[in-house]
Amino acid sequence: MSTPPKRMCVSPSFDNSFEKRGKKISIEGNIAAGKSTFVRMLEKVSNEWEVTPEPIAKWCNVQTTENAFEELSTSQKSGGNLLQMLYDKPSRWAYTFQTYASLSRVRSQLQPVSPKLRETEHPVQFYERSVYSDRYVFASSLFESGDLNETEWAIYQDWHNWLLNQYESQIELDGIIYLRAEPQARRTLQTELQNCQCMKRLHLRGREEEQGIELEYLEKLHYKHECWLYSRTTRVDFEYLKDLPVLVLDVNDDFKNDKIKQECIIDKVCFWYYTGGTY
Ligand SMILES: Nc1ncnc2c1ncn2[C@@H]1O[C@H](COP(=O)(O)OP(=O)(O)OP(=O)(O)O)[C@@H](O)[C@H]1O
Ligand SMILES: Nc1nc(=O)c2ncn([C@H]3C[C@H](O)[C@@H](CO)O3)c2[nH]1
Repeated sequence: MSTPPKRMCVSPSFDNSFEKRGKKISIEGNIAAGKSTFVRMLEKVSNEWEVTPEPIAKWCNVQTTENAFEELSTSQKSGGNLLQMLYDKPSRWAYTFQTYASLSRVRSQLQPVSPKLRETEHPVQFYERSVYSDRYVFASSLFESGDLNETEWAIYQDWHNWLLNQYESQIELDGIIYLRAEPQARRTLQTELQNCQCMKRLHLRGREEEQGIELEYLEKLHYKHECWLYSRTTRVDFEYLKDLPVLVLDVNDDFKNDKIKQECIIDKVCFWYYTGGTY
């Protein structure tokens, strides 16, 4: 396993509170790009690194009970499966889904870090996606496809601005890792299919709610990610996001069962992180 270099980008501080020492990094990428697979690798690198998964179980089983933080198993029950409702009828459910997705992401980002992480010297909390992909990738794409109308988009943005401004200091990120993958398997000059990309991985994983997703949707989401995190041409409403360090990792190659490729990716993350996100 890669050994992180000794040089630290964490600035020395007399205030040793977690809030001063802790870093927050979001992992972004298209559907089935490999975020969950990647974060499982990250967790093994250091006991100072922990991952908060995407709250998808909550979207698949919306509860009205009192304990909002209780971890739920993924349920296929109709009625409470908002992800299924979104994919079945986006024009009806896009607004509801986007507000609930943002709310659940803010909630999970406000959860206190684990006692184990709190004790470490240079703790890093990684998040699977963020309130920003919610808006600049998904909601924006649903607006452009007409599934959010002008009024819904305006209300969503107003609400999103307000919500994030309330919790800005607690949820602000220190960096983003963008897992960049082609939506569809490309062909090489020899017309052989290259390794798995999003569409193929999506079917490989076989999440029931996603089986109707079309390539066009993945292409739109890919374009949104590219504008936001690669060319950085998306107009963002939060000043600090404009200069936020972004590490772009090409994850088209199959690294799932390849230890050398995994180490190479982790080395890039360590180098980027320990040199202060300037890579
Ligand atoms: N680099 C890779 N090479 C080959 N297969 C991969 C790779 N990364 C992920 N996979 C496979 O692709 C499928 C989707 O991966 P994963 O669940 O990690 O995607 P995800 O980005 O977390 O998806 P989502 O956006 O839905 O949360 C899984 O079956 C996983 O095993
Ligand atoms: N519309 C929409 N908005 C979001 O903010 C969002 N975040 C994730 N997802 C979808 C993608 C995967 O199917 C599944 C798991 O990532 O959930 C989203 N869909």
